[in-house]
Amino acid sequence: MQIANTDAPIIEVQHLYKDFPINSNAIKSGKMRALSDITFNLHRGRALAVVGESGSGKSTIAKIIAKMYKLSAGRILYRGHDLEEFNKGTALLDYRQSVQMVWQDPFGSLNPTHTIYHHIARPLLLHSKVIDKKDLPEMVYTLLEKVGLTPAKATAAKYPHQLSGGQRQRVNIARNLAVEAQVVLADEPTSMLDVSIRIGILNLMEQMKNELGVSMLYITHDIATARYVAEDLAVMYVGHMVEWGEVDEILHHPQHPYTQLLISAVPDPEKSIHAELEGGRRGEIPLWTPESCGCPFAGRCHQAMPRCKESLPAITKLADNHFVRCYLYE
Ligand SMILES: Nc1ncnc2c1ncn2[C@@H]1O[C@H](COP(=O)(O)OP(=O)(O)OP(=O)(O)O)[C@@H](O)[C@H]1O
Repeated sequence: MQIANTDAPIIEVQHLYKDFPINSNAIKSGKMRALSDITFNLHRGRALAVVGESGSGKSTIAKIIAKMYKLSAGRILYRGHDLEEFNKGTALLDYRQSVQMVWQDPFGSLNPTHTIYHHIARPLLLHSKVIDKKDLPEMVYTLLEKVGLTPAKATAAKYPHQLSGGQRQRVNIARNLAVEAQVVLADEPTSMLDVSIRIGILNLMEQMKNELGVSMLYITHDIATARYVAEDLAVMYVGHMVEWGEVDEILHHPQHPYTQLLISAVPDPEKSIHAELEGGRRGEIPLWTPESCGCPFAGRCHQAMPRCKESLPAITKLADNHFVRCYLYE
């Protein structure tokens, strides 16, 4: 993805593919293709929102960047170096420190047997952020204050179950701050939180990005929240980027029929889209395989033409920072 930014990208994702094995006699290769030709850059102090329905491949992108999954084809660069260079020893430790994830379930990533103090102190020690150990308590309390967990000393003494969901997500963000993360991969960070506290977490992420220059991948199925956090937006459908570019441009002038459907379904994109599916007005979400061809949205698209089912449309540049893959614009 081309982003109007002069800084060199921190992360470059180039023509990324990911296949998963499946047990099916009906499918020649026995593989499903979770990601097809994904390309984008992440820049310092800038966020890219990746939006799409469940199963569109959003989390798989984050997990590959976080080195939890191996890619099937393509390349990812971190500060100009191939991810393969960060496979062991201090290189891997440094990469894991710099590239952090924030998960959907804020409880899942906290250890119920340890205090909040432990959760913040541990990464500080592990990544040698503490020169003199007597400074450790103050460093922990400062981080807790930074993420709005006050009074810090009392919060530090608590266990994860004694905090609310929003507070637990703040602890996770404090851990990212502790290790001075350069890249944060936030996978639906607010979807398990009450609506009333979501905005606080989004604001905190915005602050990390603006004040510390963190580069962010913000994964969500809710296109409406993209503009709270992100400058750039990629709309995914069945493992493909169908439209991408500057967030406001896409939200105001959505061009791909799938993006238009997502925006029309706000405030509850998943529910409304599935209601349309159940109403039988649109085809099923396809299982994509390496043998599949055409536009993945063709079966659900009101404007589909015969060629949409035959080959994938090329990328069309609509504006400086607005791209689409759709025959309507070729
Ligand atoms: N470890 C795995 N093994 C096999 N298939 C997988 C694995 N992880 C993901 N998939 C498949 O890859 C596709 C993309 O999944 P992914 O979790 O990336 O989608 P998503 O857009 O993040 O969905 P959600 O919003 O539900 O998290 C899905 O069809 C999923 O079933």
